[in-house]
Amino acid sequence: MLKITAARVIVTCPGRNFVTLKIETSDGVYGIGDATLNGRELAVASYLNDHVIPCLIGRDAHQIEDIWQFLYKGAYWRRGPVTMSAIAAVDMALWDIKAKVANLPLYQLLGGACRTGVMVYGHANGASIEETLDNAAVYAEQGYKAIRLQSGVPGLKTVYGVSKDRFFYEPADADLPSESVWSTEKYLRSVPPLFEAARDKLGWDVHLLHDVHHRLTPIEAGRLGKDLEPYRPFWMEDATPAENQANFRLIRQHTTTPLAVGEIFNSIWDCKQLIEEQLIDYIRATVVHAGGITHLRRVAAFADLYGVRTGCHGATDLSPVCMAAALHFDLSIPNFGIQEYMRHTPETDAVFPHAYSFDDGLLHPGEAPGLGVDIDEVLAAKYPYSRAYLPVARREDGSMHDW
Ligand SMILES: O=C(O)[C@@H](O)[C@@H](O)[C@H](O)[C@H](O)CO
Ligand SMILES: [Mg+2]
Repeated sequence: MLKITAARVIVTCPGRNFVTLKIETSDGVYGIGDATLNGRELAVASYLNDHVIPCLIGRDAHQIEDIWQFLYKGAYWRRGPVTMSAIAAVDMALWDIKAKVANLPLYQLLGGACRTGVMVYGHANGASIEETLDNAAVYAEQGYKAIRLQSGVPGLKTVYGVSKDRFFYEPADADLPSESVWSTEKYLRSVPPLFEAARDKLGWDVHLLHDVHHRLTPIEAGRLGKDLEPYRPFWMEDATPAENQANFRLIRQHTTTPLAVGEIFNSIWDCKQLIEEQLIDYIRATVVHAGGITHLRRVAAFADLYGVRTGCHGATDLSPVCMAAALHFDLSIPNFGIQEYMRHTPETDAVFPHAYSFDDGLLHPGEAPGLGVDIDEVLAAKYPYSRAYLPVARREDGSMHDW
């Protein structure tokens, strides 16, 4: 038995907030897990500190599945982003420990590598089509095989996903939610010309992606998908809110543009119908928000039965710990599709030294035992938590919009 002797939550803000769980064991091996829930970080820290850690002490760190089931079923209150992010952090830390004890990089315990590397997509954005495509060209030069395109919308002051910085992009932008104005009509007019210009400038050998950020109704999404078909996008992401999974039937009826959804999902139940009815092509659930490696493997195995591939969320609010876990997962599953990769700032990378590396459009988790990522606690302590919220969107008449 490898006894869990201690566990603690580390909150740090090297440019943005991250919550990390560290679990220690009787023979000195420790593991870490990401528990960051953007804009709601301290809720997960409290769930871990007040309700999960007391139940972990004394348990066998090797019993990953049993501990997962205990935390999921034992709480009585199931699912939800706070609970599932907390369980995910425990799960990641325990896999880290198991792989360190085995002296193997985690992907070896998950069945070994199915591919040489993990294809990632980067974010190109800009205020205008021209600026967006100039930035996209830089990604293409760096070897990226896939690029997400988001551009400013004529007539709208700001658009979510279009950053002020060229390469670093921060979703949580203020200590109280900032508000932006949204117009579906203006947006829908702006995307097809972006993709038309992109194919002219970048050619057809690079995958192009787009994130709608849940802002359309199903029929509007069907129309956008259809308008984009001539430019062969790799996917249209989060086309409409997905609480009602049947919404995607309507989109499917109208377009062959591949559909991706799921960055806010936290369990297999959020995507069961979407997958079973083959209403989507890519599932974007992540290690940190969907119950860890143990649960995400279950989602992926289920998706594989229906020809649905993975496309894990990988924005900057998912820490390098989650990114490392995602890469071991991506490398080892048969139905991997693509991995989102927004680079972290040098401050973040210094707090989380890691073995993963980028080469010619592919990321690789590296060969270090475990997840291959650590936390420098001394450095982390220099960056205290700083409250930050995601923005909200209102329509031109002032009413709240989905985002
Ligand atoms: O696809 C994406 O990366 C976005 O949707 C994210 O920026 C997302 O909004 C943030 O990660 C939310 O925390
Ligand atoms: Mg997204």
